[in-house]
Amino acid sequence: MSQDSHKCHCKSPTDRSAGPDVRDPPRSDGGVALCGACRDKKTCRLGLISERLDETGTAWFELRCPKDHEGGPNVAHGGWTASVLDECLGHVPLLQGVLSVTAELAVSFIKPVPIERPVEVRARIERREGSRIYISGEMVLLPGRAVLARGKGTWIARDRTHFAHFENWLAEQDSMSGANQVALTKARA
Ligand SMILES: CCCCCCCCCCCC(=O)SCCNC(=O)CCNC(=O)[C@H](O)C(C)(C)COP(=O)(O)OP(=O)(O)OC[C@H]1O[C@@H](n2cnc3c(N)ncnc32)[C@H](O)[C@@H]1OP(=O)(O)O
Repeated sequence: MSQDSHKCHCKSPTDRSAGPDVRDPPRSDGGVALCGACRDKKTCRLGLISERLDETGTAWFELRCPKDHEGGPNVAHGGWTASVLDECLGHVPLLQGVLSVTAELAVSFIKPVPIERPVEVRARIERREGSRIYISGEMVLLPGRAVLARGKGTWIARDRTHFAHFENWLAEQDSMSGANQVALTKARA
């Protein structure tokens, strides 16, 4: 089967490495494209509820920080905020049918994010250069829209062989460490 004809709603790690189908990703009931670990649960563990792309190219996300991402009392762990911005900003190309991976991400934490309160992320592509996609976005508290955090970064457009190439690279690393281990054992003998 060619990679293009392969519909990837797969369960095994080997099948997953064939690459996600950006035209038909697994989605939550609210329509959020789900990453590897959320697929089987059919819900976004970060708390994304819905996503949409408007006619101007801006992507809008509704979410709440789940209780199990609490850091300080009643507020989100900073890692949650960074993860959400990574996820939402990376969904902007995805909503336009482009698979990309994060190369760089900068996060400004403006205010603590209260847990289990409605927040919104809005994000857009600022510009593209070659395979580089520059994306920015911000997270606001609803309903007043006070800014809680901002993110900006660089994503690299990839084709769906990205993950298969990585599996090959990892196997090379493993075989090199195996060879090093054998050499070390011989040297000690
Ligand atoms: C269905 C879906 C469901 C929905 C769910 C979808 C799930 C999949 C998506 C998950 C998204 C993530 O979690 S991402 C996870 C976190 N990120 C990663 O794992 C990425 C790890 N890093 C990498 O794989 C690599 O370093 C890359 C791909 C970023 C770059 O690889 P590379 O080997 O350097 O590629 P190369 O061809 O040399 O360079 C390509 C272009 O990238 C630029 N470039 C390379 N590194 C950087 C950098 N740090 N900052 C800026 N730009 C960079 C180069 O200048 C070049 O620009 P130019 O010459 O083209 O202009």
